This record gives sequence, C-alpha cells and structure tokens, in this order.
Amino acid sequence: MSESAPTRPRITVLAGPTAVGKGTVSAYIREHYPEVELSVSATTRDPRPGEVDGVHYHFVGPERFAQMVSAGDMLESAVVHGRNSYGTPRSTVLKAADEGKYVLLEIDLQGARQVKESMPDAHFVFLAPPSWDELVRRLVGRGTESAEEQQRRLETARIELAAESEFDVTIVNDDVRRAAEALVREMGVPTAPRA
Ligand SMILES: Nc1nc2c(ncn2[C@@H]2O[C@H](COP(=O)(O)OP(=O)(O)O)[C@@H](O)[C@H]2O)c(=O)[nH]1
Ligand SMILES: Nc1ncnc2c1ncn2[C@@H]1O[C@H](COP(=O)(O)OP(=O)(O)O)[C@@H](O)[C@H]1O
Repeated sequence: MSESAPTRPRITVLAGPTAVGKGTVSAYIREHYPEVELSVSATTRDPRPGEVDGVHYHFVGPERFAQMVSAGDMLESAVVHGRNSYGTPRSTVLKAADEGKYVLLEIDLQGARQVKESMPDAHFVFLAPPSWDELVRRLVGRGTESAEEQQRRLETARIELAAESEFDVTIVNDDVRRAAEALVREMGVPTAPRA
C-alpha cells in the first residue's frame, strides 16, 4: 500500500455548555500553540476589561453586525444567551484554512449547527464538564452573571448537553491542560510533548 497522505488541516469547531471552560481551553491553546489559528468572532457585546479588539473579538455595533450578516460575510451567526449577537467572519476562516493552517472556532451550539450545514467536513468537538455539579460550580464560581442569568444559562446548558451526540468527539474538561492537548491532537496539529 502507498503511504497515507498527510492529514489535511481542517476547520475544527469547539462547542459546549456555558462555563464548561471553552474560553479557558481556547486561552491555553492561544498561549501554547501559536500554530493554531483561533477564529476571531464579531460580537455586539461590550468588551470586558483586558479584552482587545481584533484579538479576543471584533467589537462592532448592531448596525455593522447586521450589515455583515446581510452581505453574506458571516459563516454563521447567532444571538447567544438571548442577548448579544456573535458571528464568525467567513473570509478570515477560509483564508487561513486555504493557507493550510489549523483553524479553531469556539462558538455556541446554534453556530456549530450552522457550520455543520455549510461545512459538513469540518471537525466537531464537544467540550463536556466532568459532571453537572461541577458545571454549576464553575458557572457560580466565575461570578460574572447574576443569579437570574445563571439560572437561565443552566436551563440552556441542559439542552446543549443533550446535543453531544451531534458531535464527532467529546473531550471532558477535567483539567485544562489535558483537555487543550486532547483538542490539539484531535485537530491533527503535529505536536511534540511539551514540558
Ligand atoms: N454562534 C457563535 N457563538 C459564539 C461566537 N463567538 C463566541 N460565541 C459564543 O458566545 C458565548 C458567549 O461568549 P462570551 O461573550 O465570550 O462570554 P462567556 O459567556 O463568558 O463565554 C459562548 O458560548 C461562545 O462560545 C461566534 O462567532 N458564533
Ligand atoms: N478544567 C477546569 N477545572 C476547573 N475550573 C475550570 C476548568 N476550566 C475552566 N474552569 C473555570 O470555569 C469557569 C468557566 O470557564 P470559561 O472558560 O469562562 O467557560 P466558557 O467559556 O465555556 O463559558 C472559569 O472560572 C474557569 O476558570
């Protein structure tokens, strides 16, 4: 048999319920795996302290966001947690993939489903909590939402957890480093063991 062709770099979509650690795992990858291109989403929400426009998100107003959607510039877009709009700019993702880069999209379930429609060959990874109780602990421990908002997010989280089977693979975020490294391996990024 001939040697197998090298795995073609592909687009990986990471989704999972609120507070499972998507942002934390993505931040670990940003820091330790510069060869991974993290897609920078556009959002109508306000920047938080420490967030940099163009690095963490493209912060845009609702009119600009609507313009990008109607011009067909978004690969997917959704209103998340009933509040702000988020979307993945199509051109930067496709350009990076064309250049052979490993592209990671950290998006919500609605967005993941849209990408699956338009790009069924992308790789879909579900980030799961070690347990429901731990998910609640992380959400409450993060302390960024009111009790009412936490309740709303937990209701959505129940629905999102039920969608796990729509994904190609599940990674349990028990330990950030372990989960991030499992994700990078899953993406096919050639890696040497790191200290
Ligand atoms: N559909 C979609 N969801 C996104 C996108 N970017 C971020 N999200 C999701 O939006 C949610 C809110 O993210 P963020 O505002 O950073 O706050 P978080 O609640 O602290 O994670 C998370 O579930 C993200 O996965 C995007 O481009 N498209
Ligand atoms: N593996 C982990 N073990 C313990 N705590 C974690 C882990 N991953 C993330 N966290 C914590 O859980 C909370 C939610 O993580 P975050 O990345 O904001 O979630 P998401 O982006 O999925 O909403 C944060 O306080 C974060 O520090």
